[in-house]
Amino acid sequence: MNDIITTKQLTMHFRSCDALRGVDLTIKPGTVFALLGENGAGKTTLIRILTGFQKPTSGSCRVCDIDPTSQPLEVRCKIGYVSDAPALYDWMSVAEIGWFAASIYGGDFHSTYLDSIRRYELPADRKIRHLSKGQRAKVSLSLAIAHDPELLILDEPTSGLDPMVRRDFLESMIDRAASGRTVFLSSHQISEVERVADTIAILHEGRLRICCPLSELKDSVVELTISLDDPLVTVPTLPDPAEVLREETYGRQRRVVVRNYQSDMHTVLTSAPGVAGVSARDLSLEEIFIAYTDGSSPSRNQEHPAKSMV
Ligand SMILES: Nc1ncnc2c1ncn2[C@@H]1O[C@H](COP(=O)(O)OP(=O)(O)OP(=O)(O)O)[C@@H](O)[C@H]1O
Repeated sequence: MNDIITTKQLTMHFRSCDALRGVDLTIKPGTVFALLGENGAGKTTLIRILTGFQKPTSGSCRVCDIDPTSQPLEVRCKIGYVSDAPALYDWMSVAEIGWFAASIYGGDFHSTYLDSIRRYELPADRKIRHLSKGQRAKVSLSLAIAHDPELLILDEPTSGLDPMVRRDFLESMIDRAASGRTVFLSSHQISEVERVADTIAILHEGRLRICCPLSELKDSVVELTISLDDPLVTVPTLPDPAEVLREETYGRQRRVVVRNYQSDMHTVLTSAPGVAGVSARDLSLEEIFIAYTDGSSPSRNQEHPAKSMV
């Protein structure tokens, strides 16, 4: 089956900043994909390009086999999309906005929408402008999923939802993926994402730092605690394919977050002069995210004398 989203060297240059810098991304159908990134990382910009609301400065992309740059309306008919600030017609009621959208999509849209607003216990005759933030979020979600899109793109989908609704909603995303549809989530709620996503991408300052299955990411990153006889001891450089993501020194302890750490490297480290011991621990997704996005990330495969890391 074709990838549901592909981007090639996607770049977005605004006057004051580079929001995206050569993003290459592929997303397989039938997955819950989560895009993580700090404030200003470029997540919304990427979503706006994928949904045809923004033209990239350079590079290309395809969404559901359509180029959103040249066919924005076709893409938007095919996908479901909830932005981080959904724009709804305030003067319509919850029921009216459903009829309105159903007139565009047809099919089972209206009955599915009604089921959804009933499930969310939304007041059908209340005007959108009189709804709470969470109720508006539920209307947006109901509209986005009512035509059963093969791709659902959600920018901060659970903001404004109470914990019970968040949990049910996220679990329903797993069901969607199990039925072959794709869910693209952009979120700051890393612990929530960790429960539902099968693929994770981390965007940092407009660059895609990593994109891989969550289980692979968690299995491949560890934090080493290296105990040194002296803080000035030089720790051997880890060879390829190791990638040092972050390191900190606390007196005679060096903490190094590393991807693709292997057993032969462990032997080299533990037998290095001045190294008293090395222990490794697994990290949560949140800790991995911090390692990838923290400004102190060292460049790959450098010699790391302690004095340079304090
Ligand atoms: N229309 C615009 N004109 C100029 N700069 C913009 C524009 N849109 C976004 N930017 C800048 O591009 C960068 C990326 O913004 P974007 O909204 O994509 O980040 P984000 O990852 O979604 O952040 P957040 O998590 O805070 O929503 C930011 O520095 C932002 O100021």
